[in-house]
Amino acid sequence: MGVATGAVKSINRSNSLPKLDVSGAAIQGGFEERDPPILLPNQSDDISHLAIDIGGTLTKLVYFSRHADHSNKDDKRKMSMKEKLGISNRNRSYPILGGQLHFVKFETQKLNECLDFISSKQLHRGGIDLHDCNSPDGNATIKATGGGAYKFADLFKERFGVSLDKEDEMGCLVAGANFLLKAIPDEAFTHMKGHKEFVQIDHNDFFPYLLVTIGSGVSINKVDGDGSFQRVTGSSIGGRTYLGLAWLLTKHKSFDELLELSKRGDNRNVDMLVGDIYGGDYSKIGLSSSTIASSFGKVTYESKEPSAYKPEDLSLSLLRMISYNISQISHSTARDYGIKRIVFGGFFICGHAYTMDMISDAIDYWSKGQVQAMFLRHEGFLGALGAFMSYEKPGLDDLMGHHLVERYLLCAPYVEGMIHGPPLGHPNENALVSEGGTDDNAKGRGDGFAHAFSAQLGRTRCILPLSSSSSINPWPLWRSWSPNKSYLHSLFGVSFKTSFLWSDSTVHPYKPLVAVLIKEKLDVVRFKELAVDEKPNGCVVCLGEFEN
Ligand SMILES: Nc1ncnc2c1ncn2[C@@H]1O[C@H](COP(=O)(O)OP(=O)(O)O)[C@@H](O)[C@H]1O
Ligand SMILES: CC(C)(COP(=O)(O)O)[C@@H](O)C(=O)NCCC(=O)O
Repeated sequence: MGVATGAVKSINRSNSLPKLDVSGAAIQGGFEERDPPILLPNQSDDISHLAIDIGGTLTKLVYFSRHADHSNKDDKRKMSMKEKLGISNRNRSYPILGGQLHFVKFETQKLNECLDFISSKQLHRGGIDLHDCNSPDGNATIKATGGGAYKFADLFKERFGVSLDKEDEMGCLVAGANFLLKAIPDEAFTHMKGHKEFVQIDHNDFFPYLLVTIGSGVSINKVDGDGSFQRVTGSSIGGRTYLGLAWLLTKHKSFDELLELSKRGDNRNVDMLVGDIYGGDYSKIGLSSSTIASSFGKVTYESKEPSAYKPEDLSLSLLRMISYNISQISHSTARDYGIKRIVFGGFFICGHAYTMDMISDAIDYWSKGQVQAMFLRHEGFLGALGAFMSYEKPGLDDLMGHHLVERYLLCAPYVEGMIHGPPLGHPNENALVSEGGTDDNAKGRGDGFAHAFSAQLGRTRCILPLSSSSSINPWPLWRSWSPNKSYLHSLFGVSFKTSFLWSDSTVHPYKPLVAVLIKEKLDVVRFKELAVDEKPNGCVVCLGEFEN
């Protein structure tokens, strides 16, 4: 294909995958709100994703919807910039920026309610505020995980004519947790003795961690990185154990009711304490008199009828027994692997302060303060979120850097995968590229990219500070950018051998394409050779290739 002339005013992206943009993502609503939506302020593509995690107890949905609030000053600025650029999104004359991730749960036993909800919002068709996003070949799919993705696949086919595209449950749990930890501020927190504190995640020092998911049962994964994890153990004593035994003991079935009951309970009426056995502390081995020596141990010790035990006390005793058991397994596993952080997920936690305090206390006690228990505000949606992220095959780091690339791609009108016309002259690229990023690194990468391109577009000298020792790795950012040869030609005015292109990753799997491009075309100045007053602020691109 040749480089066509003439401005093309809109982008028909029917052949390109809509992308998720998590830059600037933030939780909406107060700190105590349950299952709050996550705002994606910079989402410009129409994504129609619905993902579902059908677990042993609960079915969790994550879906995206547009929001129409453009009162925000920033949004207005971005919109007018895109309008100026003549960029459109699908059939719209300009992209509506922003949207929300929504989180909803249903009882798996009442799956029909979930199906009705999907139907009422047309989520299987892309949502009521979106176009019909079913694939033209009729093979519409919804990403799904959890055991029910297998068990109930036919139900979805019958009701909606869609197939469930099954994603591995453990992979989804880990992907969901990594997404929340890396991309969502005020998501992770500690909870000790009634005190909740949000944790600032250090992206360079977070792995490995242990992910303990307390759903119907318990799964324990050792997480070493994105997509790098191992399910190390599990336990059949989990959330559904609490529901089952609590029902047998108290005749209450509802989880919320059971938690309410436990708030009024006193487990000392049911549990046998160290003090009941020793008459006081057993200090030699560090056990205080109030430590539970044996859960439910008092029941047959006293000559009372079962009916004499109050549901409140039984519910609390059970909650403590299960929480401590899981904490202990988690601690032992963390110790075995030398891990210092345990992230607890699953709906058994359910934002319940007392449960979190028990778990934190137990981890602190067993680890002698060496291991930290952490919780997540979307703790029950890890699997569904992971399935949602799996629409984006390149992975989380790409998503976090993606918007930087995407906005550049927007500069070149793109029709059916072909490039029409030269790159736009100066579409305020610094403002576009540098404005976002969910971390400092992303901003730095964006700045670097902006400098490289402005240098190219303006035919001026390119300033690329180089540091092979920098921890910033541009690879994920560039990897998600896979232009074809024509596009490269239109941008750089030079021809490239196929071997330089992304698809041929065997040639040089870790060499950033942009490094090749820049080396081919531009003057590169070493950062250390610049005079102090010449050094750009915050512009950091680590292209180790140039050091050689
Ligand atoms: N509304 C609820 N109904 C039933 N169980 C709940 C509810 N809220 C929290 N739970 C607890 O959460 C557990 C299910 O957690 P979840 O992470 O959804 O697991 P699963 O994927 O196995 O369904 C239940 O077994 C129960 O202990
Ligand atoms: C089988 C499961 C992965 C299903 O996940 P869930 O629906 O409980 O979230 C989980 O219940 C589990 O890991 N159970 C413990 C099995 C074991 O390792 O003993």
